[in-house]
Amino acid sequence: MLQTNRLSINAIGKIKKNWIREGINQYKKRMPDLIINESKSFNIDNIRVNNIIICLTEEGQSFNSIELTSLLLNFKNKKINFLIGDADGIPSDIKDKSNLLLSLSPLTFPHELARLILIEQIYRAISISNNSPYHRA
Ligand SMILES: C[S@@+](CC[C@H](N)C(=O)[O-])C[C@H]1O[C@@H](n2cnc3c(N)ncnc32)[C@H](O)[C@@H]1O
Repeated sequence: MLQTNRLSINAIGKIKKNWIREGINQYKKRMPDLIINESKSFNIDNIRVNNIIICLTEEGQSFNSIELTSLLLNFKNKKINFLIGDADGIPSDIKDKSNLLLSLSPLTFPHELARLILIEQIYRAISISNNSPYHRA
């Protein structure tokens, strides 16, 4: 089973649009243990030890939601950190050190919208791993 306390979203920049913040809060309420870190830059060394780093970029690999759930489950008991960049994207040295580059679509989204889509997909992955009806609705 995929546990939310093993997952974190690490983002550069704050959410300024209220409608996006409301959407994110809806999913955060359903996953209170999910950690969301906002900072001005990434310090990968703080989160890398024994942890999985997944960098969100439109140039990454794409998966359907069931494939993404299996991939996350395959990381077993490790902590999984999703990284979302700002307008300049994620620095290439961090992408080089990551375990996976993940694309949500070949389209480019603003970072705030990427965060909302990611948190929904995390909730979907948790629901798929719990066999709860959310994914089938
Ligand atoms: C406006 S985008 C930056 C685009 C920039 N050209 C780049 O090279 O990443 C801001 C952030 O949102 C995330 N993002 C935007 N679209 C995405 C997508 N289709 N798949 C995955 N992440 C995406 C990425 O983390 C990106 O760093």
